[in-house]
Amino acid sequence: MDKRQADRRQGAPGEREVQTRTAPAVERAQEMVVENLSAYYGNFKAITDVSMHIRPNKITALIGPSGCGKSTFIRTLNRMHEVAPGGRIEGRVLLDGEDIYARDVDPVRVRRRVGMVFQKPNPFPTMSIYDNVVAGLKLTRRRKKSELDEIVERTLRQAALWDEVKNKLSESGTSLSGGQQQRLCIARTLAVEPEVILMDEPASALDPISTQKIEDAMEELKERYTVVIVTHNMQQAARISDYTGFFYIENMGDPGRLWEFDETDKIFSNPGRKETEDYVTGRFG
Ligand SMILES: Nc1ncnc2c1ncn2[C@@H]1O[C@H](COP(=O)(O)OP(=O)(O)OP(=O)(O)O)[C@@H](O)[C@H]1O
Repeated sequence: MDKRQADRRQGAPGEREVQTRTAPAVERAQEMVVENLSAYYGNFKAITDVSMHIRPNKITALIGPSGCGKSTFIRTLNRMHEVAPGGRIEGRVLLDGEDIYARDVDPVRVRRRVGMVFQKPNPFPTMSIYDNVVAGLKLTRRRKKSELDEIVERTLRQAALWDEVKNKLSESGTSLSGGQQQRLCIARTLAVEPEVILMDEPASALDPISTQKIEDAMEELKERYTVVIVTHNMQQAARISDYTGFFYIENMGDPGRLWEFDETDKIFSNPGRKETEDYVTGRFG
């Protein structure tokens, strides 16, 4: 751990204590295992035969040229893919050993366990910052105000937004900057206590300072969650992720494949396949 990470982990004086006090008692991160997954839109096969082991408490980055199926793949991990017209899969996706596509599994429950943050921040426009964070919780059971207050503070801290909004929690979520809105959406995702967090290009619409804050938040998140991120930003993948999957289409018209999957250091310093090397060194894509 370098000094920057150590400082960040330790937090400001007093802050560490609050984080620990308000943290949920259980460790929630779970592994996901993907076996021979193919995904379709109607008759069109977008990805084929993807197998991947997504480790708990790690950040897994998905990279590759446009159209090779990264977004399609990440959406299969919480059954969002089937919401698209004609969206269906073959293969298996296991969350903590349980097939999320088994017939008796409720997709709504899967999406609570595997939360998703989208490319474009999408806070609920008529709601305050506070209500945005707890929006998903209200659907489950009634909670005391003190309990909600604690969840709001904890998740906003984990999303690296608390200090910027703690004095204006009743203001509209849309009054925030784009980068703050994205961190608000991360807090909203965390509030329902998922086990895995999926992020589809969460920083692509943001300026470098906001991007840095999202990356800082992600470092914190992997302490508690399993994180999967799609990114076009090679430096970002190299900086923040532990494992990297490179998706690629060999011939036009073919479905996308997981071309190479390995520890991020290996993918960026000594990849096993030429196409991976060409991509990470910026020779194409
Ligand atoms: N809703 C949809 N209906 C039909 N085809 C789709 C749909 N969404 C994506 N596709 C197709 O599936 C393939 C994979 O698209 P996908 O968005 O997963 O790729 P990607 O790697 O995430 O691309 P990008 O980096 O540009 O976001 C593409 O050929 C795309 O046109």
